[in-house]
Formats: sequence, structure tokens, C-alpha cells
Amino acid sequence: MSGASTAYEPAVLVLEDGRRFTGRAFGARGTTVGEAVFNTGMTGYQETLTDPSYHRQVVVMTAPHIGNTGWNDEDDESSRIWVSGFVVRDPALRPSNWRSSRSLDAELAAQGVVGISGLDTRALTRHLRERGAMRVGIFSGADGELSAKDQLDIVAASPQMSGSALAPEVSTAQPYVVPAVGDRRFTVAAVDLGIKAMTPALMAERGIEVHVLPATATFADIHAINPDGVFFSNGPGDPATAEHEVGVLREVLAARIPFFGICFGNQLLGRALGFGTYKLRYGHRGINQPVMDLGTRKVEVTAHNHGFAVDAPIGEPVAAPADPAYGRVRVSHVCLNDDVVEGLECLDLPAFSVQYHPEAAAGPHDAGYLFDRFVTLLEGER
Ligand SMILES: NC(=O)CC[C@H](N)C(=O)O
Repeated sequence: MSGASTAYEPAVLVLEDGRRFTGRAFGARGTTVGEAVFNTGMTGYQETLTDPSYHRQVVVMTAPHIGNTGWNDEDDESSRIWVSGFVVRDPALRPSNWRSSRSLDAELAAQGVVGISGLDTRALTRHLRERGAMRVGIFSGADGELSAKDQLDIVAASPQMSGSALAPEVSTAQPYVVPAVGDRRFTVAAVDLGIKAMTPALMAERGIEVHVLPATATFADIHAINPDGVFFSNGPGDPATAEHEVGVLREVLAARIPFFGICFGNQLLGRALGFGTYKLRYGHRGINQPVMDLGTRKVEVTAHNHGFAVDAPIGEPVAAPADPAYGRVRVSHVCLNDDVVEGLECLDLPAFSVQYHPEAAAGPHDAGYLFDRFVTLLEGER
């Protein structure tokens, strides 16, 4: 039977501050390390696990019952699971869905992803919320027998998220094209910093032929496509490390090519314009975050996955700090939970970006209008 293992096999989760949680082995057995973060989505775990932005993170699901719909062959956002570990209170023993072809536990094991279940994820989440995201290890199988000190040493020796340049580790090695659905109206160069499959799909539906390029792409590579627009995707790691990508984006802005960015792409637009980025205490990860579009004053319910944010003033537009030639910029969207910047809009250049996920995989479709806004920008600049 393909359901979760019912035999009791212990596992332990060790936070870098020394706090330990014991539970049961889930998925692959062994050792994994990463940054402990929590996701509040009650559904969408398959999209979460295959979102490259979660590379090097151990994801704690706050919803207690995960795995109910199993694993299917359609909802992957990339070619593999990227999370480095997965933490679930109570995995479904019997997945049930007409599209399910195997259990979550079996898929985690098949892809070698170490998880843990049966621990108090509420206490763990409260700990992370109070103390902030931190490094963590999960140890099971023979590694569960290591001494507490050895386990803590392994966690303490693992890399920090701040200062990590991870987009090149998840990006495509070769360029590829996602054809427009129906007639091709526009060509867009999409720089893959950890792109999710739903993003080019939603562009293609709007008549865009999407040329997906590796993170190492230069402005010359983009220019060679002669695109109507440029897109920078979501992606893992610290935006402060993305010097190469920010340099390319500055050339895109100087050439006045229409630009749209999502999540990491928003952070890189912020940096290209001269704003800083900073690490949030525990980030935003889930599918019901309220965001206000400050232009229309409408509130949308949105999908988030970010641990960093742009440090830009909310209110009146300001001159882009990096270069007066970029003109004015304003914060276009803000998170109503904590006033974190969720979008940027250039007033004198054809460029905008959002920190959250209009591709909504998983999540509500409230923000889908942003892809239409990109098309309007492409039309206007033609
Ligand atoms: N989903 C993303 O693009 C995440 C961006 C960045 N790695 C962050 O954690 O904030």
C-alpha cells in the first residue's frame, strides 16, 4: 500500500538555538538541514514543495492535516521537489483524490526528501514566529542516533540564508520557449531565477511567446531575442547577492524595455532602483495574505512566499535613489498584516513588480489582473 508508513520510526528536529522536537520519520530517512520557515496554506502542498523559491528551506505546514489529496502528475511547478525538508503534524494515511497517483510520503521518499511528522507544529511555529526564521536539521534512521551535540553541530555548520546566492542553483541550464496559446502577440524574455511553471503558462494564455533564459543571461542574450518585454521570476536566496542580475536589470531599464517582476524579481527591481532589501523576522508564506493595491485601494487575497522585502517608503512617489535617470517610483502594493512593501511601480519607466504571487499556484486568483497589466504595458510601449 502506498500510504504513509504506519510503523513507528523516530525522527528529531533540531533548531539552531538548541530546541528539539521529537516525532516520526516521514519521507526519506537520513539528515537534512535548511532554514526553518512556516507556511499557513491549508492546501497547495504539491505546488509549495516544487516551488524552486523554497530551495534550502525546511517548510513547516501550520495546517495539521497534510497529504489528503496525495500526489498527482499535473500540479508540479518545476521538475522536482526543492524544499530541503518537510514538517507535517498529521500526514494523511490514505490519500484520496481522482488525480492522485501516489502518496505524499512515497513521493518525498522517492525524491530523497527527509521529513518529520507527529510533532507539535503549533509550538514550533510559535517558536519561529517569536524568535524568527533560523537554521534547522531533521535527523532520522541511523542519523537519529547521533548525539544531541553532534546534531546541533551539523545544524550550526550549515549555511545561513542571508548572504546565499541560490538562483543560479535552481535556474534552467538551457534557454527554452513556451509558445503563445493562439496567435503570438508579444515576445517576452523571462529570466529564470527559480521560475514556476504557472507563470509562463499565464503569459502564454495572453498571447505572449515566453523565452525562458538562465539566471546567467546577459543583457546581450536578452537583446538578441528582441523582446517586447522582460520578466524576472521568483527565486530562492538573498536578493542582496544578485549583483549580476541587478546589473542586467539596470541595462533593461536604461533601454526602456517594459519590465515585470514577481517576488525575487520585485526585490531585484527594488535594488536596481537603489533601494535596500532586508530579511523579515519570519516572512510571509501562505495563500491568504491581504494586500492593498494603493492605486485602486482594492484589497486582494494573495499567495506569498518571501523571507526578504524591499525597504522603500510607502506614500508619495520618490526619485529612484540609484539614478535620477530612472525617474520617480512609488510603492504600489502593501501587505495589510504588517505594512511590508508588496509592489513597486516606476512612473517614468515602463516597469513594475509585485512581491507576491499573481500566478497563484497554489492560491486565490485575485491578483491575475497583474498579467493583464503587463500586457497593457507591452501594448502601450509598442
Ligand atoms: N518566492 C520568492 O521569489 C522568494 C524571494 C526571496 N528568496 C525571499 O525569500 O524573499
